[in-house]
Amino acid sequence: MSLPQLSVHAPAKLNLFLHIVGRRTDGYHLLQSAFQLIDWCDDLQFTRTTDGVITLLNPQPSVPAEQDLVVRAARLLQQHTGCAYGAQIHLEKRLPLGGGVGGGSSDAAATLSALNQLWQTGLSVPQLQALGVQLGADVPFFLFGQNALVEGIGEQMQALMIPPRWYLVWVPPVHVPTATIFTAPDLVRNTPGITLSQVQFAYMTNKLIFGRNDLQAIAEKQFPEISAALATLRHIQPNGLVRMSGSGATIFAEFEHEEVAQAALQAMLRSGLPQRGYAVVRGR
Ligand SMILES: C[C@@](CO)(OP(=O)(O)O)[C@H](O)COP(=O)(O)OP(=O)(O)OC[C@H]1O[C@@H](n2ccc(N)nc2=O)[C@H](O)[C@@H]1O
Ligand SMILES: Nc1ncnc2c1ncn2[C@@H]1O[C@H](COP(=O)(O)OP(=O)(O)O)[C@@H](O)[C@H]1O
Repeated sequence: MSLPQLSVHAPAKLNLFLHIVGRRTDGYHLLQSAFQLIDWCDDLQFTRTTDGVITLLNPQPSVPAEQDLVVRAARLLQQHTGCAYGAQIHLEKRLPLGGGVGGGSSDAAATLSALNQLWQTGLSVPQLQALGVQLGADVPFFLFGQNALVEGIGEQMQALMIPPRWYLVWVPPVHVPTATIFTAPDLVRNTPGITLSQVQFAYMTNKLIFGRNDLQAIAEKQFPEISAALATLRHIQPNGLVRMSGSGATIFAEFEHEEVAQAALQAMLRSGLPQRGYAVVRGR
């Protein structure tokens, strides 16, 4: 008899805007951000085993298996529930590592959700989210699984309707250390709070350009490669939203039509700017 298996997609996200509205006493920053899921995914396949061992069949060259968020998520669920099953996991990695599109957090969320089914551990989504936030601030959002206005440090979310768009996603060839951006002395930390209905109204009236990314000015100053890519993308797409996602380095532009987004990608490629990944994808 074949072993029970489950295959899942782990989508990326873009932060359409990201405001820092305060700071907690432990130094973590309070955010308000529109999280848009996009059709750019890692793929994971899980096979249930009876030996209790968690195996990542194809570790990534730059992440030792023991440190991979997929393995850490599986161990966390196993320890929390006392489950005796194990799993063999295959990860088809497409999303740029540490790129601000949440790939690692999405992999962790997909693992918690898939193994909760395969192992029949019966945790609710809020219970999985409480486990997931120990692995990364964006894990609760990926378990929520819908576009959302996310608040706090990532643990509070409300569904947000975002009109369908195509996105050109471009990853400049730099790795931005999230902590360095958040600790910059000149980071803006007092953007006024907004309400869900203000954001919802802007998006329903097609103003995707709403807000800004407060981390972007710091990232542009520290990494001229991000600044150069944004300038080129703004030149190619002068109308509509062009912005950095999360703490970078990924930047994106929004389009109503796929053909226009594809033409913009060709123009970016012709510009000769270096990159470590790109995609033209639909918002979910
Ligand atoms: C800001 C976001 C938006 O999606 O950026 P991206 O990671 O996607 O780029 C995320 O919430 C990031 O979450 P995550 O990537 O899990 O951050 P962590 O590793 O927990 O944080 C790295 C460091 O950044 C700082 N940090 C992070 C998140 C936050 N809300 N306030 C902070 O001050 C802290 O100094 C922390 O030690
Ligand atoms: N499965 C995984 N995918 C991506 N990154 C992982 C994974 N497991 C561990 N990591 C580590 O987590 C870091 C942040 O991951 P990622 O979610 O891709 O970044 P970001 O939050 O900036 O989008 C990576 O730089 C890597 O060292």
